Amino acid sequence: MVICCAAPSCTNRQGKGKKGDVSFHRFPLKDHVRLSLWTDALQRDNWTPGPYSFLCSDHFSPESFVRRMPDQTPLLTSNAVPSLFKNSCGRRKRGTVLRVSGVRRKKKAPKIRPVLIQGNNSVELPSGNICAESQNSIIITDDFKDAGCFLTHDVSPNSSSACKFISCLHSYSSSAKPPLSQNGTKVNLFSQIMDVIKPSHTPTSEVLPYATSGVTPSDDKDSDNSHLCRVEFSNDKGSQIIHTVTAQHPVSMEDTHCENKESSTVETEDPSSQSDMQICPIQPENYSALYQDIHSLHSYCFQSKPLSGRRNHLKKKGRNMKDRGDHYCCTQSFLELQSSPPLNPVVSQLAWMLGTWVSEPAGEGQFPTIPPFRYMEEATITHVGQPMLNFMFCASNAETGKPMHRECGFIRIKPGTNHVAFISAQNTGVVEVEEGEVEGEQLSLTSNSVSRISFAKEPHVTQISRKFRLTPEGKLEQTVFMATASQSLAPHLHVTYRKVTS
Ligand code: HEM
Repeated sequence: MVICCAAPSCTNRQGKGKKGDVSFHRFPLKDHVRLSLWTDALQRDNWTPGPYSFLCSDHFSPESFVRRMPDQTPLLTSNAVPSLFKNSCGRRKRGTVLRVSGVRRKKKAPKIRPVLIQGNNSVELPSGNICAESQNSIIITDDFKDAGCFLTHDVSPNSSSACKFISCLHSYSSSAKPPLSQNGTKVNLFSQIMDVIKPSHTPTSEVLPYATSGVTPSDDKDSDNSHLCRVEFSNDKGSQIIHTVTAQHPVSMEDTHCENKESSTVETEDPSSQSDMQICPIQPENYSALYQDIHSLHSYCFQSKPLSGRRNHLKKKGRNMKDRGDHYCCTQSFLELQSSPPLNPVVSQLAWMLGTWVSEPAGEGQFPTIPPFRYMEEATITHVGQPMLNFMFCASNAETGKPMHRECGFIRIKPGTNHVAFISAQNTGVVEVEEGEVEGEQLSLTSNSVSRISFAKEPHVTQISRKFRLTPEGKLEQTVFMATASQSLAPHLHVTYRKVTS
């Protein structure tokens, strides 16, 4: 089965384009509230999603994804709702083909011819403008009464990949290199467009734009249209693709510059006042973290193989090995993906720990000998039906996203007791065993063995004590104390995680 994106405007499918550009996500069929939000956002008539319906990552804002390590598959947050869609005027029907001499050929995208108009005046644009990939130019007119529609994310009919969108988001990060400012042509073009779009507004660097999509003029007929502009792409067949942009609030050139066209089409009106808009606000809180977040999204572009694809691949791999009479090696991922075996009753007392958990808020670190720090962490605790849990904790710098401490291992329980062993290997070169007891939804552990590689960094940790607890709000909490060769037992970590898997 080829996995296709169910969005009407989207032609993304598995295997198309650069591997990993796009990831595909199943509809939340079991979560009726969220499912209806998804289908509402999709606006697909007479269509109901099924177990094999997918939406691609192009339709989700960066905030919809769980912050993960570059080598991990993209994961939507438990409340993610798609918000990025081309509007109807940019829609291409999926699978449109032409039959030429009995041979099925893909319809060639019409060549886009540049045009730019403002009211009665036209603004001359250089070729190869905002979106370097297409030869588009733009028509901007202040006549909003003509048919048209709003579009912000994807002005270019050719531009649909997650990568381009993610790159474009860098324009919102103060630490990103301003691509337009390095290219006179683009700046000039952008200035022209912005001059047209916001004739009565002074640029300010404090206001970040809201990116929106999917609003038609009729949705907005009561609003002040004085600064609404229309962006048109004419193709060589004479037909036009029309996008309308608005700029009712100040928009900073600095803030909106962009490699792609999205920057030129900026909706800055208070999003809450426009119910029909699908809005993805970008907060100016922490630019450098924002930059990292945006940048880390590119990791999703290398993880396109959807679960079912991997599952088939792994199944096939297992079958081949069996057929050849090889030792049948069941990798953890193979077993996890092949089926969901029931939790082994031996570890049922630890079931509350299972899931993928993401630190929220950021974890806090300290020790008498080091300055306090904040960190993000993803904790994945799984099982494959064996009498143990498998865990993987991946920490990263809360500001930069840079990977930091990692540990993985197993949590075992002495059958018939509440005696638990926690076996951990850490990227610092430490291997340790902690033991303790699970009582209700709390697990307290103390190390009985700590060892390390010969060249581990000093000071060496000599003792580790930690506690896991499920809070009344359903969050997982981890507290770690440690002692080193030079310091007695003292708090090192405290973190609370939100569960991101159901
Ligand atoms: C059980 C797991 C961990 C152990 C045993 C451990 C152990 C240690 C030790 C022995 C030190 C040196 C302290 C000193 O210089 O006196 C240290 C420092 C530090 N740890 Fe951890 N740590 C653990 C988990 C983490 C985690 C999850 C993070 C999160 C990012 C983290 C971040 C740091 C930082 C930032 C420092 C100070 C800078 C450095 O020495 O690298 N540690 N840790």
